[in-house]
Amino acid sequence: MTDKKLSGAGLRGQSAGETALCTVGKSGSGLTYCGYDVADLAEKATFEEVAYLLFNGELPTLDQLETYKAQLHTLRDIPQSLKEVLQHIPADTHPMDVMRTGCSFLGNIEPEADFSTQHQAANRLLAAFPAIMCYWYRYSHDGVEIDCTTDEASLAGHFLKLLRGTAPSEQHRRVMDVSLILYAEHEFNASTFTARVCASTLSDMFSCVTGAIGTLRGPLHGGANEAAMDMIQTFTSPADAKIQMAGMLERKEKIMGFGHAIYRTSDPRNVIIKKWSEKLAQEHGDTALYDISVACEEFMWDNKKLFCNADFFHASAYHFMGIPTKLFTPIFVCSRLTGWAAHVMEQRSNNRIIRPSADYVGAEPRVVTPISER
Ligand SMILES: CC(=O)SCCNC(=O)CCNC(=O)[C@H](O)C(C)(C)COP(=O)(O)OP(=O)(O)OC[C@H]1O[C@@H](n2cnc3c(N)ncnc32)[C@H](O)[C@@H]1OP(=O)(O)O
Ligand SMILES: O=C([O-])CC(=O)C(=O)O
Repeated sequence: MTDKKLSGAGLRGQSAGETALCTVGKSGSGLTYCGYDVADLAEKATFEEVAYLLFNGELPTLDQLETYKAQLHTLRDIPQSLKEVLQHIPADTHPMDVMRTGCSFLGNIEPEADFSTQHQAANRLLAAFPAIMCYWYRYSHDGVEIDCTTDEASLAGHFLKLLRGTAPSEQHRRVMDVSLILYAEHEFNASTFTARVCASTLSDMFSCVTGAIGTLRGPLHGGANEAAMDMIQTFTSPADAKIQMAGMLERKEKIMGFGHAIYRTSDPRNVIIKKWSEKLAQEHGDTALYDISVACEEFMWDNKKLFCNADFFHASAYHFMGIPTKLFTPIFVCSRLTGWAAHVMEQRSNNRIIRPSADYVGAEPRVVTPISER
């Protein structure tokens, strides 16, 4: 891996503010939410507990969790006017653009009245995002107008049932829940920083989240899980994967799902989703794609000392669950909404407009030549 200066481009290595929500790579490779290790949360908690933690600073008691889940349950359906907007979005639209529009339109019809209702706005988006994604997907791809309510207890199960129309298996519910936990929060990543910059102007929650969705869309950020899937599907075997990847590195192409701006040796989310991907491959009865993914991981470490980030094994895990590739990054949105909204609330609690300076490298002062003389 090329040595890069940590300062300079991309604000790398510079602190851009304080947060009590998350640490990334603090002990070399760790990830914590409000002091809890993400591996601990992924093993012992549910996504709703993590959402509650990020929005309130503490894990809920059983009573608090039941009340919170019941509240989210009432917020899952989407208004008819939003359904009509979604019906107008063509099937070949990128689903991240659908999420962006869905979020923005919800902000038109249910605006955040003032900051005292910020929890309500965040919970509304959290509960409604699966319906926005699945209503559009099923309508535009299958011509079906789905019922946006389900009897699924968790948002993970709710999403899978909306997508498929049938109840998911316990294993699929659990993997989706773990995935939502892993993607929930990640300090000052690009999309969260976008949300905070927007919040710092005292803008509304829906604008902050809409901007964050646009930032997550790019392949260097959340879009990498889809790009990784597209790549591994072109490999015919582990040996072929290594040959193709050598060619990509030779051509100086970026390999999606590898590397990280902060972690240096590993992404702690990878080992967790990789384990689930392996289990799903066995359940699926076809481990070829998993074996190819492992070969990619070995090749990149051996040749570039680059490791899988959270996105790489999410690709095969989601694929084994039958999730269409184009919905991978929108699922990330359903999860990261919790981190974005928590950061918006944190920014508002101690706000100063975010406005850094730039080092000017342009032309020296000069006078305007009249257009007739240029
Ligand atoms: C959930 C998430 O958002 S995780 C990130 C998802 N994104 C991806 O997987 C996209 C692929 N990865 C990348 O593009 C990068 O690793 C990023 C964007 C994640 C981080 O970028 P940076 O902080 O600039 O990476 P870093 O400073 O470690 O890069 C060092 C060198 O390794 C190279 N490198 C880093 N990642 C990769 C990669 N995936 N494939 C090939 N080369 C890479 C860089 O090109 C750089 O070399 P250069 O000086 O010749 O440009
Ligand atoms: O932190 C980053 O730069 C990207 C990332 O892994 C995330 O947002 O989950």
